[in-house]
Amino acid sequence: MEVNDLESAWRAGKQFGYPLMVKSKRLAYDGRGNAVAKSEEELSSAITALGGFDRGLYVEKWAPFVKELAVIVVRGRDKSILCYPVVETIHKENICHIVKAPAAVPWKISELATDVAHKAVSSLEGAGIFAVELFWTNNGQILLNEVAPRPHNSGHHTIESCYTSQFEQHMRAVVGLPLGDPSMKTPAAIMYNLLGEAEGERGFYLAHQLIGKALSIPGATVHWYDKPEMRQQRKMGHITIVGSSMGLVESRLNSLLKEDSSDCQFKTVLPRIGIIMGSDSDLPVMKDAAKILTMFSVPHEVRIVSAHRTPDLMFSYASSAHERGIEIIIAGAGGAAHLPGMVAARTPLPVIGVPVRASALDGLDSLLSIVQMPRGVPVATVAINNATNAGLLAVRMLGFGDADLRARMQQYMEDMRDDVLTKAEKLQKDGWESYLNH
Ligand SMILES: Nc1cncn1[C@@H]1O[C@H](COP(=O)(O)O)[C@@H](O)[C@H]1O
Repeated sequence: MEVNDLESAWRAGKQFGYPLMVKSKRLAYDGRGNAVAKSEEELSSAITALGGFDRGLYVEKWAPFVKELAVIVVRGRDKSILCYPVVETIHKENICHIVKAPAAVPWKISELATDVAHKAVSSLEGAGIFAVELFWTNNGQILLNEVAPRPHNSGHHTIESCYTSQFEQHMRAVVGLPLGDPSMKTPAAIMYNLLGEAEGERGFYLAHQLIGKALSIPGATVHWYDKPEMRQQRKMGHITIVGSSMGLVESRLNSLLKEDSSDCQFKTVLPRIGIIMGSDSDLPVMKDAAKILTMFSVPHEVRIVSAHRTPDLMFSYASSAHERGIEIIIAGAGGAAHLPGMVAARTPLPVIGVPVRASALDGLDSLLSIVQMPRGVPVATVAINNATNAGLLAVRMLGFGDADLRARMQQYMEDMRDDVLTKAEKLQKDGWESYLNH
């Protein structure tokens, strides 16, 4: 609501309730030109701090957001519209600090955010890039916050993470070329704004220290804007880190920002496969999955998680595995082997179940407990005690997006064939009795 004097501002406060967001009509960007007022008293001081009513002010109801989201939208001269993946923007003191792509939000929220952004840009005129900023509120709504008709900070990650960057896309749109593919070519990206930490030389020194560290981070690209003057909180550049999962790029950013980070921390290798088992008594079987993954150089972790003895741990492991960058879970258990199924019920990741032969019933109990899953919750079950196959199946699954792993799997199969052929030749040459006796 537009406000012209204190009276109308107070009226707005009564109508919307506090806190309120007070915004200046002009020169409001990067934390400038807006202020939060938590009470009537704060409203007067916020108005004064923004330079009074002469600059043109309006107040907005505070949006109780869970996350701030943004969608880069492009519209061509022919009015065709494409949307980039929804990102999460994290602000510090009203300045964009970090952008995570894609945003970790439920699929329905991401669909809704894209729809709102699409509709917002459809209602406007012009060709080129539009950045649509949104709030995801605690009651599951998506509120439109702002539309910036230009390439935007929330889209800088697209330079490294999307098939067509927002800048190339803008040029394509305004000159009337076909629009490019806005989808991500890397599973995850994080963009960190290099804000001035101090005035003048000291600020340049601090920024360059961080840049120096960033250069040794795998997947990181530094952008320095070469602005002549360094000021506190001024956007001086940004660093984008791309990688195979949000967990990985976040951990790389964290090690970059740590004061005492040394080079080796940057090379953090996150496990891609989680091998879990109901008891340490399963380890002699489950170690075979780990052996295969080590042979294929696939980073993995090995944990004891019991569905019955440590149900809370099982729940938290299964709920968070995908956020930590785990891509596949191999779960082994014996007896009433509920671990693979219960984990599959809680994670969106593929789960491979290994029935472990426990002391009674020869493993048939484990096999049936794992394989007879209800419709809707799949577990890929391998043969009793065959953790080797669980490891190999996991490698094949990863090979879908990894040509190197696929080639190594092909080599493994050829080696296996040669091994059998060598044995067959020996059997044929020596005869079965001699073969058995040596
Ligand atoms: N089903 C189950 C739940 N928690 C452990 N188990 C399984 O029980 C078997 C026997 O475990 P323990 O040797 O610790 O008694 C192991 O195969 C283990 O996976």
